[in-house]
Amino acid sequence: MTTLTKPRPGLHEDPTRPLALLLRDVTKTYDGAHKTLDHVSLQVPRGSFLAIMGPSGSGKSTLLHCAAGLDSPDSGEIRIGGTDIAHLSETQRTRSRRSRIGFVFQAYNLLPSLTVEENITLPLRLAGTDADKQWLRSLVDRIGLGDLLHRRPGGLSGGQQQRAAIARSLAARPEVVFADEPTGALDSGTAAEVLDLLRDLVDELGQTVVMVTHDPNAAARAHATAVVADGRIDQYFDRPTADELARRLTHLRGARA
Ligand SMILES: Nc1ncnc2c1ncn2[C@@H]1O[C@H](COP(=O)(O)OP(=O)(O)OP(=O)(O)O)[C@@H](O)[C@H]1O
Repeated sequence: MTTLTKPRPGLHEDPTRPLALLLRDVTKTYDGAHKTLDHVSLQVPRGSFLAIMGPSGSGKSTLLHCAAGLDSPDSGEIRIGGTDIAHLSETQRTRSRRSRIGFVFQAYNLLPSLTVEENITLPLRLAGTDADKQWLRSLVDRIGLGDLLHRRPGGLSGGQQQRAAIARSLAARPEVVFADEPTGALDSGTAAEVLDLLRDLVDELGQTVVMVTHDPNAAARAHATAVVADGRIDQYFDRPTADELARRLTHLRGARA
């Protein structure tokens, strides 16, 4: 079991716990006045599962997009496995994203014309890297997709599609998987299965997962939760219960009303 260290002033790095993701003083402004991200610092050790929660409009998606190199911050440092991606050119960032980052979306984002197998290996083809067949085989077996490889996404349940999307996110053995509301379109039973799978991939494979969610029950499956409010880290919870998180969010929503 991994333990997350809380962000400390100065973000002192523990050399025995390599960081998969580090954000230091990240600021992002869209309209030139209001800071969507206001000096956000965060550290995510390799092999840990961090949830990000917060009221609507608090900056969660912007944080995820900057951390994943989909968007660039105005200032600050963002390191994925030691490489600062905040100051790369657009082309370099795209290349880095393809090899170092996996994505899981609420709407699965599988290509309907491709089979499950073709969807899973698409990131490798885009990155121009050879498939590690042994890794892919073990991944497909672990995620339980063996019987579905030649099917197309349209014929699969939501849970099956999300499992295929999770396999796709891991195909290139990324440093970090970013999941944006991965259970938002699923019923509660299927959502619990998908969250169990993500948690198992962290605990068994040492994968690092950062997940944005509105659901305190989903966040409680992570090792820790960063609550964002008004573009800042409001509070950091180590192994919170769903009730603790729900109470904090209710408080924040009340404070904004
Ligand atoms: N591309 C953009 N252009 C202009 N403003 C933006 C852009 N993206 C986000 N914002 C603004 O930044 C703020 C934070 O948005 P963001 O989507 O990050 O919040 P969120 O916490 O993910 O919200 P939600 O939970 O509703 O998805 C909002 O005020 C939003 O309008």
